[in-house]
Amino acid sequence: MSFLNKEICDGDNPDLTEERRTATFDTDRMAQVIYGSEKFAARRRQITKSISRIPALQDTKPLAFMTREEKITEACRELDVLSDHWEQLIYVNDEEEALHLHREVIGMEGHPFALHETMFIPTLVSQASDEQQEKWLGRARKREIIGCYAQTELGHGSNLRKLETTATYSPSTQEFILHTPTITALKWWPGALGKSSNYAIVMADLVIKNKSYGPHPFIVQLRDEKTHQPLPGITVGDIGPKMAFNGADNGFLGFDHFRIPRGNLLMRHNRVEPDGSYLKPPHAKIGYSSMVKVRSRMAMDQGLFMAQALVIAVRYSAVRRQGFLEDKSQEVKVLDYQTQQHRLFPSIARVYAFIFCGLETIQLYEKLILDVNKNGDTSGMADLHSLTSGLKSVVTHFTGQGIEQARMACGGHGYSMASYISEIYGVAVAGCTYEGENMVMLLQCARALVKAVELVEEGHPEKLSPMMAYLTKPSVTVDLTVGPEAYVKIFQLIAKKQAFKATEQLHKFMVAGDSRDVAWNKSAVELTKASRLHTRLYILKTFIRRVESITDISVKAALTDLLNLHLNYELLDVASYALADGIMSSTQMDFIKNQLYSSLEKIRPNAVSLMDSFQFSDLQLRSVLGRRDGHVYQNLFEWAKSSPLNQSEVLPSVTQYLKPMMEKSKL
Ligand SMILES: CCCCC/C=C\C/C=C\C/C=C\C/C=C\C/C=C\C=C\C(=O)SCCNC(=O)CCNC(=O)[C@H](O)C(C)(C)COP(=O)(O)OP(=O)(O)OC[C@H]1O[C@@H](n2cnc3c(N)ncnc32)[C@H](O)[C@@H]1OP(=O)(O)O
Ligand SMILES: Cc1cc2nc3c(=O)[nH]c(=O)nc-3n(C[C@H](O)[C@H](O)[C@H](O)COP(=O)(O)OP(=O)(O)OC[C@H]3O[C@@H](n4cnc5c(N)ncnc54)[C@H](O)[C@@H]3O)c2cc1C
Repeated sequence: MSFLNKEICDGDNPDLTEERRTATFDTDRMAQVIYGSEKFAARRRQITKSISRIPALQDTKPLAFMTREEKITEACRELDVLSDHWEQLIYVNDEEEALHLHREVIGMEGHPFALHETMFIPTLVSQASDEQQEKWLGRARKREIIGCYAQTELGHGSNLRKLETTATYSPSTQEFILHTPTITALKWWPGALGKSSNYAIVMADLVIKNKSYGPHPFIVQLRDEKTHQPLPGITVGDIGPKMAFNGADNGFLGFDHFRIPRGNLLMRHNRVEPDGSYLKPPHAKIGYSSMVKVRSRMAMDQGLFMAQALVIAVRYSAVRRQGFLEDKSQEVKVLDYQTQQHRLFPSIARVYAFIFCGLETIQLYEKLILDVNKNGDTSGMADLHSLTSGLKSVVTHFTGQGIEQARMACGGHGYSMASYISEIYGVAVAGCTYEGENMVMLLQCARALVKAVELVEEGHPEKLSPMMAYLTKPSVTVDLTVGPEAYVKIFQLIAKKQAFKATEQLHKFMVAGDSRDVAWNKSAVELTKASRLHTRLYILKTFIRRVESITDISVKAALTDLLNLHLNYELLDVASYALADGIMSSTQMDFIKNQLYSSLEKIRPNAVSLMDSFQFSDLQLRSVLGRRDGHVYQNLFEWAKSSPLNQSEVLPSVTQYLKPMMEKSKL
């Protein structure tokens, strides 16, 4: 059966058209699985079509040739055009549609509303009282004001309990006095803080009558709403260029005894009364919920970053010809090499795995916020925190690796900014740091794991959450030919062994006299290994669950091939644990390898369509190599010609220096 869409393929590179003809499934149907519903997948296509009809939103100068100022200005111009068409393009207040619109039109290099949408509004939703929402949420949603999330400081990021910015309550004036006592207390890094935002959620240490209550969120006006000048008592600016994200004005911020009304402490869960008495929240870490929200989105967002790099690399690999196999009359598509497939296909599988996980964790967060806001039920917080802490660390790490492999798979052209892969890499790997440095977050996940192991050791397995239940599974011999469940069993044994070993090591140091903190640090590497295995097991199980639930037979078959590749690749990747503990034999290892190689062959005919199914427009991809039409060489030449260096034949550097130098040499 052919699923070739004639309309789209006419005029495309015939090599790509051939790939699309061999697909065994319908890419629209696959898109429904990727984006979670038929409705959203269709809306995405509709939005893309509407964008393509607005001339002011089409390509201008390539981003690679722009300065930072030009990138920021261009993003703002696009935002302005979008705001004129907002209601005709998307359903107002639909977060997913808004994200898609921004991703496609503005891209990934940052823009003034990125933190407004992803952290400022969500913090108001989860932390502001009804009365406070009445005052600010509507204005924020209408974009009358622009907000960001200012938490990290020059000297403090990971350790929130040591934030230095203070918010000292003054009962006589019923105000909080925000202050930056030292240079290390300057807020540093918040996206869109430097030049764009006029409001911020500021995390500061709440101090009442000389007692510190730890970090709390405050809404703070930073700039005059008419002039956009910083208010007196506020120092604010841009922190300078970064590895990527240079369309964003990450900023610094200092307060000089800056006063805000009592009502600016976000008070949905805690309160400071006029006399200064403090009502504590139902859960000590409820003020951290915006970070949990972003972490819960990261499996999806990172999956989409890696997907963009792989669309580019896979399409290019189907067009690029180098060397020969049997037929010596025509060079072979590089995608036919087993090494190229081994470089790219496991990452395709991870993209799907991460996205399926992301769909689940986004829903888990939504449910948690409903439970907390409607019923004051915070019982799901600990589990979601440990899950998303592990997940953000694992997905960002593998996404970075996958994107870098995609770049190398494009040979020299991958290194050119025409591929756009270097930019995707720079943006994606920021995720290893933001929302919690990966090691720090793996150690948060490990806290939950150690607690669970201790429960088992203390004879209380019934108290384990479902995610930890595998820690009670007995060792068994597993026949891998049975299917995915057998792989899960082996993975469970590996993850369980490592969790127990790491906990045992921790306890051993404590028994020898170390404090828990010191023993923890001496066991930290082993603990992070346990967290990674635990998280990868979760990802694997989500992938299996999702594939099992699919009803479209051809889509399910294609994803089953991908799932098999994932199972074999993951198990092979952690085989050293299994071999060391005698969980797997070398014969089983050979079986896994053979399964892996045969999965590569099965996936080969569907590779391009598996990536086409993400339905990224050329506008969103911003890649000369990855365009849907596959006319790589013509487009590369056009792109190079548009380089500012090629706008004149003789550059000033030549007339000013090289020519005189050469002339001098002739004398
Ligand atoms: C933005 C997403 C992407 C969208 C992209 C879409 C399109 C792309 C287009 C454009 C994008 C453009 C721009 C976006 C770009 C950039 C990134 C955006 C935003 C980035 C924002 C930030 O980075 S904000 C700052 C984030 N900072 C951190 O994450 C700091 C990390 N540190 C911490 O979270 C904490 O300090 C800690 C968790 C490590 C420790 O906290 P502490 O209070 O010290 O607690 P303890 O360690 O003592 O633990 C005590 C117990 O509390 C439990 N716990 C901790 N946290 C939580 C929690 N949140 N919920 C529940 N429970 C928690 C902990 O487990 C302990 O429990 P036990 O005692 O039982 O063990
Ligand atoms: C692109 C980007 C956007 C950002 N946007 C925002 C934003 O909008 N708002 C905002 O508030 N912040 C933002 N940040 C800041 C970001 O959240 C912090 O950089 C991040 O939380 C890490 O903190 P840090 O920089 O203090 O790292 P550090 O904690 O100093 O980490 C340095 C090293 O120390 C290690 N380390 C630290 N603590 C421990 C520990 N307990 N155990 C073991 N090892 C440890 C880390 O693993 C790491 O290797 C952004 C950062 C980036 C890069």
